[in-house]
Amino acid sequence: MAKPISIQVWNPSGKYRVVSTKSMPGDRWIRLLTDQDCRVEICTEEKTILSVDDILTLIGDRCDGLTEDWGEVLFSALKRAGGTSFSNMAVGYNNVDVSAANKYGVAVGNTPGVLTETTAELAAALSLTAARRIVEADQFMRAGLYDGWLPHLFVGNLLKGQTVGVIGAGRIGSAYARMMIEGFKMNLIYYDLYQATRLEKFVTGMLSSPFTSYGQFLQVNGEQPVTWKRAATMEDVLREADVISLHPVLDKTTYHLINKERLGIMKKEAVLVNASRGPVIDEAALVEHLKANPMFRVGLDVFEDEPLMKPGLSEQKNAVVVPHIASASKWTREGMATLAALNVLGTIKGYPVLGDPNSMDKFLDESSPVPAACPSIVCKFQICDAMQDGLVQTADETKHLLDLSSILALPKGGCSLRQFKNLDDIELSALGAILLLTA
Ligand SMILES: NC(=O)c1ccc[n+]([C@@H]2O[C@H](COP(=O)([O-])OP(=O)(O)OC[C@H]3O[C@@H](n4cnc5c(N)ncnc54)[C@H](O)[C@@H]3O)[C@@H](O)[C@H]2O)c1
Ligand SMILES: O=C(O)[C@H](O)CO
Repeated sequence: MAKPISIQVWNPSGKYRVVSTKSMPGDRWIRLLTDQDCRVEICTEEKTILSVDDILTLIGDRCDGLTEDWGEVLFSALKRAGGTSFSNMAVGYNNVDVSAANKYGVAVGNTPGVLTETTAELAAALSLTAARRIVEADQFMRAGLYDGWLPHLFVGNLLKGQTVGVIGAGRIGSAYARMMIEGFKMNLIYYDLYQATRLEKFVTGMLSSPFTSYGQFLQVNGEQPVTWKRAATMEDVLREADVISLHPVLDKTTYHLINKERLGIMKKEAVLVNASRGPVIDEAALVEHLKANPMFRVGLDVFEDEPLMKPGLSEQKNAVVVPHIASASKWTREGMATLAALNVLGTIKGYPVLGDPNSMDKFLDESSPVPAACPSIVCKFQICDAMQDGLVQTADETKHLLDLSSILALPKGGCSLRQFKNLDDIELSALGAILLLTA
């Protein structure tokens, strides 16, 4: 007999049953569900990570939608309970086996856009904290060791005029790059599979008014304009940058992206920041690199074996470590909860997906009615399936369009694939049946 799980219930007589495996910030997300005749059950178990058995118990024999780590066992259980909808309370969904969800006809939601600035700000904070040895200095003061100003005390790295490197210049990577350029007049080098056109325009822009870019603003004011470069290889970023921040998705191409060899390419006094996913760095190799290079510094929000750190990391003074808090601002976390709830609600109600992954404002503005839509539903088509359905023409186009694709609930009879090069070209379809690229 499975151990009972403690839960808090809202709107007990609701027609739909939505289960959240964690309490989430704010209460707007609850009201949005209960207002639409949902019974909401919130798990109030003390432990942070629930076991599969815990979640199977939570699902029970009737459930319409949910949030948590997910694979074959849980999606099949959700399906058996009549469930059709799941949402991550996160923009990253590497913890979700989307193919398993597809197999059981369960839509998978995520929460893009609402975390962008919050996460980028934490990455910028880690960059500064590591570069200027803030944690070491704080511990020195608290230990009562300060006995007067010294020329060499906690000397760190100046950022102004140096080069900031971004690997993964998507929403968060581009927001971080802008902060470091605007805030510290750093020059940019970035590496991504796709061109970051909006970011490049921000730095240099077109001459359409007195100055439409930050570079021109500086020049007009007699300062050295900042420069930018799209690196041909990741190694170019590692070689040239003084501060490097990692913002790619975690997939098979980015697993251990930063390994022993690539750490060896970086400057001996570089700062490396990771607020993406822990496994993007070979953490055991990083520990050895930190031991051998005391002037090399890291700022880490995520870890390869979360919630654990690799042996030796916590002893390294040239490492700043925080527990996956990059999205932890009140506005962002309440917004993530709202978007996750609206993904689940929208799928249950059969709403189309009208969210632009770069702008969720319409769902987050409490002063206006919530659109009858899902903010962001992700789905990885099997390319052959899409081609069989006549949705796409060639494998190459498919690869580009489907790698980072989100798809909307397709109305009966499927839809014709509209080919978009970037989010500027997206015209949101009233039918909601478009294939949406996330930049
Ligand atoms: N630490 C946190 O709390 C936190 C918060 C938010 C997001 N994240 C992580 O950050 C990731 C990025 O979020 P986002 O909203 O910016 O996503 P995004 O999709 O806008 O950007 C990801 C970028 O990575 C690039 N990319 C993919 N594979 C690559 C590769 N092999 N080499 C170089 N670039 C590659 C993509 O082209 C894209 O531009 C999320 O997937 C998530 O894992 C972490
Ligand atoms: O992917 C994300 O959104 C974060 O890791 C959650 O804070």
